[in-house]
Amino acid sequence: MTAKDAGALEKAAGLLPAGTRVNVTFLAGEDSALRVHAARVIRRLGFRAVPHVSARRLTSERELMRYLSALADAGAAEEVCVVGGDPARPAGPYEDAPALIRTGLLARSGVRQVSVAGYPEGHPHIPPAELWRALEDKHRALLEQDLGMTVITQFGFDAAPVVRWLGELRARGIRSPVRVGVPGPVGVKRLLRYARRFGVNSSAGIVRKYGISLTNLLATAGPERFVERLRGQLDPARHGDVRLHLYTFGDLPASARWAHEHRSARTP
Ligand SMILES: NC(=O)C1=CN([C@@H]2O[C@H](COP(=O)(O)OP(=O)(O)OC[C@H]3O[C@@H](n4cnc5c(N)ncnc54)[C@H](O)[C@@H]3O)[C@@H](O)[C@H]2O)C=CC1
Ligand SMILES: Nc1nc(=O)c2c([nH]1)NC[C@@H]1CN(c3ccc(C(=O)N[C@@H](CCC(=O)O)C(=O)O)cc3)CN21
Repeated sequence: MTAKDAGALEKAAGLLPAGTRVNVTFLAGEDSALRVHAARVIRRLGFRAVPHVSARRLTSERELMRYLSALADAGAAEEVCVVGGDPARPAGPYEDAPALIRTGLLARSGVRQVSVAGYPEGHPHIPPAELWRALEDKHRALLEQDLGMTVITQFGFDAAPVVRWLGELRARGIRSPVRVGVPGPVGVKRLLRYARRFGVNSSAGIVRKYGISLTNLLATAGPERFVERLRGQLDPARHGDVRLHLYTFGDLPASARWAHEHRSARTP
């Protein structure tokens, strides 16, 4: 969710089990006070807040420390998600997520668990070898600081690359839990707009398989087919702890309803 979605979360809270992790974005044009407020609401409702920190969007160490201490005051600093950030140039001292993690400032502010991004289909501007190196750096640095790591993946429309990527992740010795990012049900037009913006493969054949009809852009598309295929190809012994992360993309109630309706009896 974004910080603006706190009210929507309050209304949808009954659909989600206690302890559900709820991530709060760190995008351009947002207000940190509002992000902290959202984290507070998440905690009050009995969920676990996972506020994001975008390395390149931070203008100073002071900004980071203020944000982390405000989160700690809200009881929401235990778990954060650190991403690089889309700006072409860092706005301040942190070049990328590994650099921010290496400062050690997270652990000192009470953080215990850090989510980082994973890219089963690669990234439009970052070569795969660089993505793997960064992921291994982050894994090593977090381990050294005795912090837990979770990987949240970029969303996509094809389950096959996710399964292959999970195989490679485990082959590289990374056993951290993975939350496979999927969009909650949203309008097809909006979904394709986000895919284009983030460089997510949305070729006609692949989106059709996902359940999108390009002749009906007014329709809504959810991740059920993707999730079914993923489930069918996962081997817990080989792929480890794998769950879902829903990107709400402006319609939190739809994601909450989807989670409520599709939650399997097996996963708490
Ligand atoms: N999956 C997701 O939820 C999200 C993905 N992203 C974007 O994906 C990109 C990579 O993020 P992380 O995996 O956290 O990277 P990272 O910070 O761990 O860095 C991975 C590698 O890519 C380089 N890098 C990072 N940001 C870059 C950028 N904007 N342009 C060019 N090179 C960059 C780094 O120097 C490093 O070598 C960022 O632009 C990030 O904002 C952002 C937010 C969410
Ligand atoms: N490269 C990259 N950069 C990102 O910023 C990014 C990704 N990838 N992958 C997915 C995540 C999730 N992101 C988002 C983006 C927007 C909303 C959102 O709710 N946005 C709007 C409303 C929706 C609309 O009208 O388009 C908002 O209220 O700000 C949520 C998650 C951004 N993310």
